[in-house]
Amino acid sequence: MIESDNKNIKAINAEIRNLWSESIHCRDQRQKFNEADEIYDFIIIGAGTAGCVLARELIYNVPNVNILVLEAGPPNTLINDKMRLPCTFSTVYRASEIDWGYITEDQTMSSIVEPKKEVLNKGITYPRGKVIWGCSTVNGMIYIRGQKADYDSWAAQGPEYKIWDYDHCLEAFKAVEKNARKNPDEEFKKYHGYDGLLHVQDSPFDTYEITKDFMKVVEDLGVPYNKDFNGARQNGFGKYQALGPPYGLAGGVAKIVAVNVKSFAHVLSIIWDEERKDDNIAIGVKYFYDGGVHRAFIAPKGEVIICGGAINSAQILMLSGIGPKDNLEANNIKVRKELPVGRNLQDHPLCTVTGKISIPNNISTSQFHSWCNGLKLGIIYKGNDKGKIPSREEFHDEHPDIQSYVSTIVFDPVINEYVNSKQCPPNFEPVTMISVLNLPSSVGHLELCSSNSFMQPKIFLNYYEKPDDLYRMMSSLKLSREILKQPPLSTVWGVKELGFNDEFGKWCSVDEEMSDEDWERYIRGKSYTSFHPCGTVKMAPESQGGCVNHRLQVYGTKNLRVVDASIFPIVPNGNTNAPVAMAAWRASRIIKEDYLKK
Ligand SMILES: Cc1cc2nc3c(=O)[nH]c(=O)nc-3n(C[C@H](O)[C@H](O)[C@H](O)COP(=O)(O)OP(=O)(O)OC[C@H]3O[C@@H](n4cnc5c(N)ncnc54)[C@H](O)[C@@H]3O)c2cc1C
Repeated sequence: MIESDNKNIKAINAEIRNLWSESIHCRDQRQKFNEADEIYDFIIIGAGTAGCVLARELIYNVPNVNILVLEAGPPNTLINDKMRLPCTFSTVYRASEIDWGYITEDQTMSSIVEPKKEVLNKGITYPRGKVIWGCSTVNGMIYIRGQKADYDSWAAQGPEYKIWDYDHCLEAFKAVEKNARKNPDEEFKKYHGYDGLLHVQDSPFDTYEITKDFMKVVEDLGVPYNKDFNGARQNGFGKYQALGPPYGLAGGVAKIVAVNVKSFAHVLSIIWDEERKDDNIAIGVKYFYDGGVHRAFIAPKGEVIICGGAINSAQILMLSGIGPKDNLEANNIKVRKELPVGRNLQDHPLCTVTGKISIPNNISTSQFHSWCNGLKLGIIYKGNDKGKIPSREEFHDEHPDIQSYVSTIVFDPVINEYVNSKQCPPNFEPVTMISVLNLPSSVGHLELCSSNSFMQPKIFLNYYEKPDDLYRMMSSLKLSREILKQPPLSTVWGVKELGFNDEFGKWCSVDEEMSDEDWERYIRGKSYTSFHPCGTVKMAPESQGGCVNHRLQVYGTKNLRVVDASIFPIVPNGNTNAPVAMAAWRASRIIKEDYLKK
């Protein structure tokens, strides 16, 4: 019995050895990999929100095409363990292997309150996802997509821009959304989709006691209730819906075989047709992969589509000779087409008031952590441009510009250091009121500082360059302080603010009072990004500072488009993930139309 078993094992071993040697033999006979053979109908640079939605929509809607998606970062499986934990987003985006690690420039400017004085906006870390799904892998999951007026203003740039008006964008928002709200009413159904890539949901948990108390306070202050921030009106307080990344790229295996997704593939520049160099015809891309430089080319009807996000798409264009002449020449880059690439950097600045719960309760803020990063309650209203606490009229104004939310994530660097230190007791319960300037007037810009594509561009945010930005932020922070002082937050929970006049910070120049000058120092010293850069490759007529036209084609080039947050002419009055997915969906329809016409 044992002998026959041994014989069988020997026979199997011999067979496996034969198969193995046969495979080696075959391998020798295989054709050598030839770079020029790497030809695709579409080459997509960047597998972020836009790149994933676009690849998915093109492969499903354009017959018989193949697509290459090049992503500089790793597969998202690398951080799956962290991503799936509650409230980890603030640690995930700090993980260096999946973040570009950008830092913005220090900027000195004239004080708004005391114009004779100089003030400093200190450089900040500027997280950007470097991973499959890009920033949507690391984002805070808040689902607010902006107002009708935002998209109508995109469309107002000329008759051909009508394809970006609210009605067209709403069609796309609905197409990319898979909303899980139970028993939606007819009004809700008008604004939401149920079969798209972005999973959107309400909290699966009951409203926490402390959230109810926050809601009571803001209602008493005169803020109206809003049951759908993405519905007909945006202002008011209410509970956020949360969103997931675009799951679609990984699904639909049968189709996906025609999409080649390469991670760890860093695109260096566009390859141009040098025989017809005056026409700026994109024919492929050069990228760094597996220790060497590779090239991939497009088929005759093909296109290169840059989806690198608001910082990197602008950088890739500039490295390829498309951008501001002075900046390119200063970096020894041949100018192919002069365009204001990188100029229109818009973002939502954020600043916070932090508090502490001093009467522990069996239902306390630690429970916020269990869903959606604790960001369950939103308060949206119009900021006061004189810096006063907003009035009832401003709460009811249907053109709000401030988004404020309640969280347990501590953005204040001094308090955050304490929270993460050994001195911090385990029952320390922080609560943060986060104010976001949703319609800022100040605009920043990017500049190349090298022709090396691995060096980050210089990022100038210009936060609070314009007075109304500073005063509106001031008005929101004053309101946050007021909210924390109100019962039952102050009585039942013993909420106390931190960091104004204590061991975490002394900002009040006179007693407990904050003068406008104190507020300006506080705001400039503590502001951070709410992670929504956009606009650096603006979609607009070329005469009005545009870099791409209404069909997202780069002016003065052929076969080259940009599809991501960088094309937004104006930052939406909401968060940016869904607008990016929406823009990618709309772009896929435009690209399909053009492709089928060729
Ligand atoms: C920490 C954080 C929290 C956020 N929270 C929210 C939120 O709560 N709600 C919300 O709506 N939005 C949120 N956002 C914003 C939202 O996620 C982004 O606006 C959106 O994902 C941007 O999509 P994109 O396609 O334009 O760019 P990205 O998602 O940044 O995708 C660009 C991709 O291109 C890749 N790439 C770049 N350069 C190259 C190159 N040279 N070669 C190859 N690949 C390259 C990048 O690695 C990246 O994967 C958050 C963002 C961050 C960072």
